[in-house]
Formats: sequence, structure tokens, C-alpha cells
Amino acid sequence: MALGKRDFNTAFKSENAISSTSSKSIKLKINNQNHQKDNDKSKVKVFIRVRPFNEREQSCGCSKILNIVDKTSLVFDPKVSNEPFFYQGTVQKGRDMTKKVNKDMLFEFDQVFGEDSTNDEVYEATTKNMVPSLFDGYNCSVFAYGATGAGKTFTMLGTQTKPGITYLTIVELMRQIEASKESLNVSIGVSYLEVYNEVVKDLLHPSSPQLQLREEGGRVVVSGLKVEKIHSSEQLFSLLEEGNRNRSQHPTDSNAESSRSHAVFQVHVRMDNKGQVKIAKLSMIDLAGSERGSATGCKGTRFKEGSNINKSLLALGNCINSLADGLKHVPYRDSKLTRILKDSLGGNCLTVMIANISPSSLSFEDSYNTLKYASRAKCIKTKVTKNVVNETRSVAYYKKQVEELQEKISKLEKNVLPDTSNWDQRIREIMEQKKALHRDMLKLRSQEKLTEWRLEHKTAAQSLYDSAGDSQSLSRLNSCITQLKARVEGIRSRIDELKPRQEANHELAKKLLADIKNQGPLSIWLQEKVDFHQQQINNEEQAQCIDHMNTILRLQAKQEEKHTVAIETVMPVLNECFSLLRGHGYVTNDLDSKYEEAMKRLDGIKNVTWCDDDDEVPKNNQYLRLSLSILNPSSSSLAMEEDGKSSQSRVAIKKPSPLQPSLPKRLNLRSDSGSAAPLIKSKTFVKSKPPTQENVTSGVNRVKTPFNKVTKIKRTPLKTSTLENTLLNNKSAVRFITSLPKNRRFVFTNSTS
Ligand SMILES: Nc1ncnc2c1ncn2[C@@H]1O[C@H](COP(=O)(O)OP(=O)(O)OP(=O)(O)O)[C@@H](O)[C@H]1O
Repeated sequence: MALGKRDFNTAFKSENAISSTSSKSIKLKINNQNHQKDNDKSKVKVFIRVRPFNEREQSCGCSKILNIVDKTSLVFDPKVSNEPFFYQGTVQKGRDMTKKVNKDMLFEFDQVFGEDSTNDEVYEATTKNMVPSLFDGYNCSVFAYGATGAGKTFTMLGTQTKPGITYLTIVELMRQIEASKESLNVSIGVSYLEVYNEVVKDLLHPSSPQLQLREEGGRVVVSGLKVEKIHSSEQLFSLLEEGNRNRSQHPTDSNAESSRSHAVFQVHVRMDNKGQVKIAKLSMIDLAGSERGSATGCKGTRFKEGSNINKSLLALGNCINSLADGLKHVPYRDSKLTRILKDSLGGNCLTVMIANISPSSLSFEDSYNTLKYASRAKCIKTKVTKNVVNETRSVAYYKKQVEELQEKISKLEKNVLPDTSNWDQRIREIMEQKKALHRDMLKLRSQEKLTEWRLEHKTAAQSLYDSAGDSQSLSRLNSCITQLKARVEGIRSRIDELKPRQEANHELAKKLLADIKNQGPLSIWLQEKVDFHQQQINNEEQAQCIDHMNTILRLQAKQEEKHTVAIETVMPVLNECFSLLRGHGYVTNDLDSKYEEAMKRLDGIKNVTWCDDDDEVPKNNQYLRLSLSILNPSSSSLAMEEDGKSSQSRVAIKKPSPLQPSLPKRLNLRSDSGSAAPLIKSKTFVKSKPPTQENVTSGVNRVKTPFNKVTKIKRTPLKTSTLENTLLNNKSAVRFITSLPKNRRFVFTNSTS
């Protein structure tokens, strides 16, 4: 689609153009020599460059359509004076006054460069000042606009002998980087793209697929555009040249080397000054030239190119108008070019526009449009801020730091405290199994002992019934004994079944402890976990043992009571019978001596028999047998050794874990029958009553034999020392004490070994 004059007139309003010769003419003095930063707003700086007449224009004898008044202003289409007008020594033809009235419009810009200006001069006035701004962290843009053949590429790129402002700016940039390399760590990268027929291409990677634009936080990002890191100015120039070679260029009637695309060359600069980072971008844009199809004589592909160029430039004009009017909505999305230039025009950027025009009447419309367009652009204000990233304050910086530190911590944790969840599970499984098996075993052992105890009593009663000749009771007793024996067998077989399972668990626990030992610093931690479970097992065992002993003592007390009642009932009857027999003279000498002996025995029962008076400890001491703790010593954390000869018993208390109460490391319980410590006899004949928990745990009360009276003995000489208290307060030790032979006196000694 070719655009005509009307289209451009719509795009660029002419309010800013003022008649130069009218007495009413006013010169707009816009002081924007430098980027005016008022409230962070910066006006777009606009420069006009007039190129010399080219051969074609000269040969056709075209007239000059503008006069440069001074450094900043020009008059477009000035009134023709009657005096002949000379150009390069030749009298120029005057305009046909009958056809058109001269516009005679004064335009004012930041600077106007005449036909004789050089690229150096343009650079000095336009982009040279951008370099320090870049170093301050401001984004900068320079773009060249103009009709085809107006001199845009000449201004931006120049020739071998007359390098353009892009080269000159880069040279200055590299020079300043070199100068500040002591204090600044600068890294630069470049990208180069073109928009050709609304397709965005990476000029440094021409084989890569077309690039897509996307919005990111209000900014337009060219997705997939590669930024090449630059280490030298040579590398930078070679990339620029390479990109230029890849640019779409085709000859038109107006320009033998016409650029048919909009080219955007960007230099990305990152400056690091001891943690304070500035990031800035210099964009150098060589736009394709607007053209009139009729003027350029384009057809086919060239015509399509021209249409797209005009379309995008029209969109650019609309954006500039909206921006100049301060409108909220700016139609950036109308073309890819305007989307790419969004940042340069209305974003955070110091922008310079160089409008190139031809002085020839042949390009009258184009030059007029360009001037109007440039004039509107002067009103645009961009919002500029320094792209300073204070890394000590940046949220993103801290976020990254936190992420990195978290990663480090998790790595360190893995080294110092590796994931112990597997260990936890293994320890728990083994120790819980141990606990359950131990609990079952103690239960069975308790049942076994109690049943054995009952069996013992029933067997003892057998001879009594036998001698009494009570065959009926004897047969009932025998069947009860048979049942009890069967029950004991049943319990024992269950114990036998449990044993292999306990052994298997024991092996697992052994392996676990061995594995834990090899875990270096972790082993202490894991061992504590095992100890914690072991402590639970010990506690449970102690509770079970106390329950068991209470049951035994209750049963014994019941038994004793029965016997006491029996003796108390029989004694008066026996005395009476014997008196009657003696009265009737039936008592023989033998019977009399037997009766005397029986009476003596009964008297003996009334007296207390001292434990210490017994020389020998009964081998099958009932308490020792019935105690659960010594029946299954290996299952407990308390290991007990017995030394029969020296009558020394030792309880070694396992080294306490941090979770266990503090106890003396080892306590020796020594049977000391020969010591002078006297015991006070209690002559009171007390009625038996069930022992209390206190009685049991204090180890004071002693039940002697099943046929004796319950006799209370106070062990007063054994004053409770601190050590003793410690021992007595410990349930494990109490359990041990209650299981000791009843006829030995024990002295507690502390051993550090
Ligand atoms: N200021 C100048 N001094 C001398 N020669 C110039 C000047 N400006 C442009 N020319 C010459 O005019 C011709 C066209 O210029 P140029 O290619 O830069 O135009 P353009 O605006 O880039 O055109 P297009 O949009 O078609 O690419 C070139 O031969 C160039 O050398």
C-alpha cells in the first residue's frame, strides 16, 4: 500500500509550522540544547540534516526548497525573491507562481545541519553527549528518519572514509570504557535486528527463524534475539558490518542502495562499580525511507516493501502525534516498528531524532512531511530514569542471595546431617519389635512363675491329704496338679516359640548398632535414638516386674493367712484333745514327747528367726526364683552377675544416655553377714496382711517360709545414705533388691570402675 500526501498530512499536523516572512511570525524558541530533565522528563532532541543535491537532482535543474536561516532554524519553501537565485554559481529556475503559493514556513529544531555538514559535526552535536549519559545508566536512542535517498544510512553508517555516527559513537564509547576500566568493570554486548515486511530478523544470526515480540512488564522484548558479548572494538565493528551485509537492500529509482528495512543496532552496557551496577542500552536505528510509489517507480516486490515501510512509518507518525499531544493511548501495537521503538519514544530513554531531507524540489513532499514529522517529535517527552541497580538494596539481588544460601544450607545439611529418615525408620522398627517381644516374654515368664508357684503349693498339699486319707480331695488335687502342669508346659512352649524371634531381633539390633558406629559424627545422634527406645523398654520392664512381684506377694500373703487361720483353729482343739487323753491316762511317753516337740515348734514359730542366723542361702530361694528380672537378665539393660562363693552380687547400670536419669556408674551390692551391724528384733507377732507397694520397694518386710508367720524386721542400722537413697529410688535397683536372698544383709558400696 502506497501512502499519499493526504495520509501524511493526517499523520503530521502542521500546527508547529509557522510562516517565516509574515510579520506575525513567531519564532518558537525551544531551548533543548541538552536533554531537559524536568521531573524526570526529557524532550526528544530533533536535528535536521540536509543532504547535498545529488547528480540526478542537479541534472534535472531542480530548485532548492529550503533556506537554512541559522544553526537551529530553516525556512521551507521560501518566498521567491525577484532577484535571481544562485546555487553553486548557477542561476536557478524560479517556481511557477501560477501553480502554487510558497509555503514559506519556518521550522526550528535543536540544530539544523546544512549540505556541507560532515558526519563528524553531526556526531559531535547529536550522539557524542549520549555516551556520558549511557555511563550514568540512561538508555539512549538515536534514529534517522527521512524519505528514501534522503541520507539516513549515510548519517548512521557513513562510508569507509566518512564513518557515520554509529561508528563514531562506538569509538567514543570504547574510548571511555578503556579510560574508566580501573574504576569500572564494564561489559558490553550487541544485537542487531531488522524489520522487513513486518518480519523481525536477527541480522547477526540470519539463519535463525523470525523473531517474535512479547510484552514483559510493560516493555517490549524481542524474544530470541541474541546479544553477542564484545571484548574489543574490532569485534564490535565487524559485527556491525556483518549485520549491515545481511540487511535487506535493494535499488530503487530514488536510491541505488536503498535500505528496504528498519534496522535497530543495540549496544548493551553493564557497568559494575563495587556492587553498584548500572545497565544501559544504546539503540541506533536506521529507518527505511518513506516513499511515494509514483516517485520511486516501484512495482511488485518493491511496491510491497514500500507499502509496508510506509505503513510502519505512518504508525510511527501516529505514535509521535499521540505522544506529542500527551495522549494516554499511544498506538504502538499498530506495527512491529512502533512496538520496538516503544521504549525509545515513550519509555525510559534519552532520544535523538535525526530527520534527513533533500533540498531539492524533486523531494518537495517528502521533505515537507519529514519536517512536519520532526517538528511534532520535538514535543515528545520521555520519562528517563537511571538504570542503577544497587545490588546492596535490590530485592532481586537479595532474592537470589537467599536462594543461593538456601541451596548452600541444604548442601551443608546433607554433608553434616544427612537425611536420617531412613535411619529413624530402621531404628524405630527394630526397637519397637524388641519392645513388643520383650513385653510378651516377660508376660509369659510371669505366668510361668506364678503357675509354677501354684503347682508347688498344690504338690506340697498332696502329702497332707494323703496322710489324712482324704482320697476324694486328693483326687481333686491331683487333677488340679495335672492341669497346672499342662499350663506350665503350654506357657513354656510359647516361650520357646518366642525365643527365636527375640534372637532374630537381637541380631538385627546388633547389626544396627554396628552400622551406627560407622556413621562418624552422626553415630552419636543415632545412638541416642536407640538409647531412647531402650530406655522405654527398661521402663516398661520395671513396671512389669513390679506388677509381677506384687502378684506373688499378694498370693503368698493369702496363703499365709490361710495357714495362720488353720493353726489357730487346730491349736485349741489339739490342746483340748491332748488334755483329755492325758486326763484319761491314754498318753504314752512317745505321744507325750511328740506333743512336747510340736509345742516347741509352734513356740519357735512365734519367735523371730534372724536372717543372719541362717548359715546357708537356700539354693532354690523362692524370691530369687520368682523374680522376673533375673530370669531374663539379658533382655534388660541392667546386666547382673552373681558370685556365689563370695556372696557378692553386682548390678552394673548401663552408662546413662542423655535421656536417662543420672545414676552412679556401678553399684556393688555386697552380702556382708559377718558385719557388726546389729538388727533390731521385732518380737511382735503380727497378723499377715497384703504387703503394700511401699513395703515391697523398701525391701524391709520379709516373708520367711510358707508355714511361718509373717514377721516384720526393721533394718535400722542400714541408715539410708545418699547412695542408698539413690539406689532405692531407682526402680531397677529396687527390683533387684526385692529379689535378693532374704537372709543376707547387704552393704551398698560405690565403685567408679
Ligand atoms: N550528507 C551527505 N553528503 C554526501 N552524500 C550524501 C549525504 N547524504 C546522503 N548522501 C548520498 O546520497 C545517497 C543516498 O543516501 P542514503 O543511502 O544514506 O539514503 P537513505 O536515506 O538511507 O535511503 P534509503 O531509505 O533508500 O536507504 C548515497 O549515495 C549517499 O552517499
